[in-house]
Amino acid sequence: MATTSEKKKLVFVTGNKNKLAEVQSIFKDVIDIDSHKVDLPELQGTSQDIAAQKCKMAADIIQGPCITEDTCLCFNAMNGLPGPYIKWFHESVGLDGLNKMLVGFDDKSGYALCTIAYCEGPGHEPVIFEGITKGNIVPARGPTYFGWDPVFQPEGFDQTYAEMPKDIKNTISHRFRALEKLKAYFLD
Ligand SMILES: O=c1[nH]c(=O)c2ncn([C@@H]3O[C@H](COP(=O)(O)OP(=O)(O)OP(=O)(O)O)[C@@H](O)[C@H]3O)c2[nH]1
Ligand SMILES: [Mg+2]
Repeated sequence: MATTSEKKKLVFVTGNKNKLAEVQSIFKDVIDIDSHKVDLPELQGTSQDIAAQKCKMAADIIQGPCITEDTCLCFNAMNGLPGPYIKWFHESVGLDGLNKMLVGFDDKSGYALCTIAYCEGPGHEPVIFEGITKGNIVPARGPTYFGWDPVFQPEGFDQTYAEMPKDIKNTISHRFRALEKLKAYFLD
């Protein structure tokens, strides 16, 4: 394992302090994460298009290499929506509203998708790393400080993301799975 002095450094451009805390915690022994707080504009499109565009803009703003990430919550009954628009759906209808969106469907399954983009700097094409965790949309349980964590119950668990200890979420989450791929890209 790398010693502290050999640790690689990465700048994570995000406006979300909860994402930053999870990324720092998952990478704590391997990669030093510096943060740069910018609320980046997000285009419409596929999760990969959105992630790539976000990262290009971030690299232009900080004039250097960086990572960004975009998170989707996808309902299978709705062919993947709200997907990248989950932030606006959550802000508009709340956790209860997210459940009510599925009232007319028997299928409550879905998945959390994390798309991390790494850009070497201005003018470079970002590289994309995806992580998926499957689960079900359930009535809210647990603390409400991070997004839709209380309504997402990962497959194989009887707790929602919000109810489970952080160190469990951080070994099964969509974010953890995408970061594993990013780590392999940098360290292997
Ligand atoms: O319960 C959750 N568990 C998670 O693990 C998680 N990760 C992100 N989110 C929320 O989903 C939306 C994504 O939108 P998003 O990717 O554009 O993020 P953001 O705008 O907050 O930050 P950023 O784009 O500056 O990085 C935002 O509402 C985030 O709060 C999560 N909610
Ligand atoms: Mg955002």
